[in-house]
Amino acid sequence: MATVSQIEIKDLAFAIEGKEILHGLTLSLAERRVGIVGRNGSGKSTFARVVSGLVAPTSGSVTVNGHDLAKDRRAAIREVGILFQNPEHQIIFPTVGEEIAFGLEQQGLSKADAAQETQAVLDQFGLSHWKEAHIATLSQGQKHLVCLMAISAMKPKLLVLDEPFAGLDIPTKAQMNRYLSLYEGSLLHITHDPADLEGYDHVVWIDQGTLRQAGSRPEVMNAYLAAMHSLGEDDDIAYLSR
Ligand SMILES: Nc1ncnc2c1ncn2[C@@H]1O[C@H](COP(=O)(O)OP(=O)(O)OP(=O)(O)O)[C@@H](O)[C@H]1O
Repeated sequence: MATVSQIEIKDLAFAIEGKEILHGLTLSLAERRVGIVGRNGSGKSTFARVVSGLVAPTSGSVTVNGHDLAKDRRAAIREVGILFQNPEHQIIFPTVGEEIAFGLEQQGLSKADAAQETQAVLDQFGLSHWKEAHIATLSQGQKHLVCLMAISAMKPKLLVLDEPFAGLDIPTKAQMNRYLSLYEGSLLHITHDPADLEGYDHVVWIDQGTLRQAGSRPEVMNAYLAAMHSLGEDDDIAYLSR
């Protein structure tokens, strides 16, 4: 059954070593498909990490389905899964089967049940022959796919995707897209490609660590793309960090 996650963010700020990366962010999200856009270095990945509870806000609050995930790790494992931009940040185990089974065992499944679920997700992707494959021998795009299988096997209510299609070839991207479009939980999807957000309900635009605009996809994407094209005409795109 389809579920919609409720994300409540109040006056969120996040700093590292005194450098403020996110600030003054207040946002309430209750849509099944939410896109996150913004320039390089605007704070999107940091936002994803804070929403997922991997890091705690410096001030303000973030809850997902009523849970403060940075404080409640049990709830975090149940509620949210995050697919990192770089699969190397995610993978722990040598083989594909072990990597997928690990998350399921973390959720409390017995070894036998985790093995069964692992097989089911490999079958669903038509990749049962990957079970014993050594992850180190896979390409970057294939590693990305392993991470998606491992995370989605855990069936989190909210799946946070940080540029999940980076480096994927066209058929693999299409396969991943088909799978994600059927995902029953909510998706929070960071991307630089507007085409990835076809069919999405809502878009959040993050600019220099703060909320620039949030609303329906056409409204926000039109404003965002107009601003990006106008910046693209400028030769001084250095920007970097503030
Ligand atoms: N661990 C860290 N230490 C210091 N600065 C950091 C750290 N992580 C992120 N930053 C800084 O925070 C800002 C936002 O980074 P973040 O990765 O969240 O941006 P992004 O919008 O995801 O960028 P991109 O689109 O390029 O992936 C950048 O200026 C970055 O240099």
